[in-house]
Amino acid sequence: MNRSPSYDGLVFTISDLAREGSAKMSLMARDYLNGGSMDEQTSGDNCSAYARYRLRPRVMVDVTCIDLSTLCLSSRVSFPCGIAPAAGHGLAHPDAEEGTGRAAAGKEVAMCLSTWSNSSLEAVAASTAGRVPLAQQLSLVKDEDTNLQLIRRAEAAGYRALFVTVDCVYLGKRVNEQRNGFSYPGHLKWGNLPHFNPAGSLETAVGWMEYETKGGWETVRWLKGVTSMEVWLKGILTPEDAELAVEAGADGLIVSNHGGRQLDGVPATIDCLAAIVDAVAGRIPVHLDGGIRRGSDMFKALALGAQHVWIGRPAVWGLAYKGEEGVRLALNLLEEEFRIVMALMGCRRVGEIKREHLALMGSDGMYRTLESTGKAKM
Ligand SMILES: Cc1cc2nc3c(=O)[nH]c(=O)nc-3n(C[C@H](O)[C@H](O)[C@H](O)COP(=O)(O)O)c2cc1C
Ligand SMILES: CCCCC(=O)C(=O)O
Repeated sequence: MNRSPSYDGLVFTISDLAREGSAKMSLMARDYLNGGSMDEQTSGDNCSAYARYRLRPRVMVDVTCIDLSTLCLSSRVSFPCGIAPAAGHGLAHPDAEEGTGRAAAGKEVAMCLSTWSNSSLEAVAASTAGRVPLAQQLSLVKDEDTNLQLIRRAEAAGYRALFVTVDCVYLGKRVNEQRNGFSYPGHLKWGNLPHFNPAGSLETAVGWMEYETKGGWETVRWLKGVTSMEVWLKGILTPEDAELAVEAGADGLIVSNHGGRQLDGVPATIDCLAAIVDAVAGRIPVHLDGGIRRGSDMFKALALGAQHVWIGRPAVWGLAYKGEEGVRLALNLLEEEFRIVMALMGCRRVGEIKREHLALMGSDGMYRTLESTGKAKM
């Protein structure tokens, strides 16, 4: 049975939400939140790549009861899509990350908070009232005390995991930001870093982040030693790095290219996923973010072996559109579409989604099952 969300007459898809949410933002905020780096090849491909994978439905399955729920960070969530860390939700709406947190709690989905959020991690934890698993994204900065303080605060506030971002030692070249002379408006604070002043270019912030990879893979071992939270790495794109991450003791990986905002020219995340899942071989969970705009995109990522996906921009568009209600709308749309896809694919539980449910378009324009293209073994 379909359970329709309460549409508001204007927004029926995430693409509608992108249009309506973007229309509510200033040019500078819109270009920052929506944009990718350089020629935006990767940010575009993140979305369009899903169309290269097609669905192979199985029929005559009793789908009267469908359970979309799954585990994320050892907690049950209503469906396998959480809110990725994105800096500066305050650019989209005055409620900032607290509005997003309330929506995540209402929908019972996981949320990861950016180091560069405008609301503090404590305020976001309060906004979710302990109802959903929370992760704290960590951009390691040069000053070790700052890193440790953030880690201690996240532990005290009940965060389950650190998502350590490993693809942002330099800021990608974002041409829009350069053209617009992007800077954070003076009234916004960095809620997690009260000693730093956000006003100014992002490069100023990234100047503090040199530490990020200074310790190499030892950084993972160090983090494991200083915190009881799980340590995940966000921004893995190759099986080689996935193997090193497992060896270093990471508790989970997020296949991510930072929404195409860092190194332009890397593949879409969906195209990197299968090889990483195969390399990790079930030793730790693998999640994905990047370009998820439909329930079918979620299904394809799960079919290729991700256990859970995360959305960055769709949540921000929702927030810009109608605050907490808009984020809930984004989540409702994806949940509704995912449920329909599950039913029409003949899947009753998330665990029933398999690689055999997909076919991939070859260079000759023909679709083949993944085994026959060798893609599954990449
Ligand atoms: C405006 C914006 C700010 C972001 N800020 C961060 C950040 O502070 N830390 C981080 O690890 N990733 C950041 N990301 C990347 C997201 O966590 C995520 O990887 C990406 O948005 C996923 O792609 P999607 O927007 O297509 O869903 C940001 C993304 C956006 C759009
Ligand atoms: C210093 C802030 C970096 C935020 C970020 O990760 C992004 O804009 O993609």
